[in-house]
Amino acid sequence: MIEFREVTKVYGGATAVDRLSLTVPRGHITVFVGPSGCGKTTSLRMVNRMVEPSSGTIIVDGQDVSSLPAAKLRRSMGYVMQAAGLMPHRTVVDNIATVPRLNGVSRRSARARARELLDVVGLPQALAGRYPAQLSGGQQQRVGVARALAADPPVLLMDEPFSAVDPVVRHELQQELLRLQRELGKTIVFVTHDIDEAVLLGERIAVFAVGGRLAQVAGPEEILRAPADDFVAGFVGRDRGFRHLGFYDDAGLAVDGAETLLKSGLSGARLAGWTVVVDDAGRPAGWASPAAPGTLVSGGSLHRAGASLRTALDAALSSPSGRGVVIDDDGRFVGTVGAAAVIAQADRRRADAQRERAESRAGSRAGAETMAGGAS
Ligand SMILES: Nc1ncnc2c1ncn2[C@@H]1O[C@H](COP(=O)(O)OP(=O)(O)OP(=O)(O)O)[C@@H](O)[C@H]1O
Repeated sequence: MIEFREVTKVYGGATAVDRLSLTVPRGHITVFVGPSGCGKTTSLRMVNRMVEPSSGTIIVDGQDVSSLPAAKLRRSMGYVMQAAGLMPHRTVVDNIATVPRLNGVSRRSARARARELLDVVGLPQALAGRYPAQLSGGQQQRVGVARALAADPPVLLMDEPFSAVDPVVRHELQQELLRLQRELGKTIVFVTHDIDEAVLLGERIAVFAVGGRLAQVAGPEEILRAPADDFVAGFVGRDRGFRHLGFYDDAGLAVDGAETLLKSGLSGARLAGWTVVVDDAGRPAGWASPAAPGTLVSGGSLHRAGASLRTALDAALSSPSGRGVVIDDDGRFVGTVGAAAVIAQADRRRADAQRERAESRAGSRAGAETMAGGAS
C-alpha cells in the first residue's frame, strides 16, 4: 500500500532519514518505533507530503506521491497527532467534520456522520457541542481519531497519538484502536517511542536507529525473540524475554485445582495452608493463611484462562502464596498455577517454535532446490 524507496531527508546537512526502504502492507498496523530524533515523524510526514524527501520515492497505492497535489493527498489520509491537534474554536462535531467539509460534503451530512463517529470511538453524544478545552486528554484523542476517520480514508497516519495521556487512559485507547482496526481494516502507520506500545499494536514493527537508519523490520514476536543487532536488543529492553512470553497462550499449562474458602466463613476457619478466598459468586477475593487466621490477604494479579504465559507467570510471581490464581471469562476461580510450571511450559513452547522454524527453513530450502532442479 505504501512503499518507501531509498528515501532520504536531510535538514541543513544533518540526515534525519537515511535511505529508507520499507513496504507498509495494506490493511495492517505498521509501527515506526525508535528513540527520540531518529526520523520516525519525518518519515511519516513524507507519506502525506507535509515534509518533502531530499531524495527517493514514496509510492502510495501505486502512485508516486510527488506527482499528486499535496493538499488533496493530505485530505485523502487520516492524520492523528500527539495531543490531538484539535481546532480550539470549533466544537467537537465541527472538528470531526472538518475534512468531509473540505471535500465538499454538506454541513448537515458531515455533522450527521461526525455524530456517528462519536459512537465509533466510544464518546457520548453529549460531548458533541463542547469545545476541545472542555474535554479530558483521552477524550480529545478520541475526537482526534474520529476526525481522522471522518472521510473514511484507507490510510491512517498516527504520530504518537496516545503519548500525552495517563497510562490507564492510554491502555483504553490502545484497546479501542485494536477493536476499531478489527472492524475497519485500515492501513495504519503508527509512530511511537514506546516498545510496549509497538509490540501491542504493531503487526509489523520498523525499528529506527539514531541517524534515521532502519535497524529492523519484523513482526513483534520476532523483534523480541531475535533482535537484528545490539541496538535493537538494547532498545527492546532487558526484560524482552519476559515480554516474549506474551506471545505464548496458556494451552497445555498445568492448572491445579484447589480448596477454596467462602469469604463469609473466613473467621474461625481452620486452614492447612494458603487457601483461596472466594465470594458468593465464586470470584477470588484474596488469600487466607494459617499464619494470620481470620485475615483476608490481598491477592496478586489474576490469570484469565486462555491468556498468555506472561500473565500466568505474573500471577504466580505476584501472589502472596506463590500460586497464581486462574479465573474463567466470568471472573470465577478455576485453579492455581505455579511459576515453575509456567516456565516449564514456556520452555516447551519455545522448543516447539524453534523446531517449527527449523522445519519451515528446511522446507523452503528443499522447495528452492526443487525449483532450481526443475529449471535446469
Ligand atoms: N523542520 C526541521 N528542521 C530541521 N531539523 C529537523 C526538522 N524536523 C526534524 N528535524 C530533525 O530531524 C531529526 C529527526 O526528527 P523526527 O522528528 O523525525 O524524529 P522522531 O524520531 O520522530 O523523534 P521524536 O520521537 O522525538 O518525535 C531530528 O534530529 C530533528 O531534530
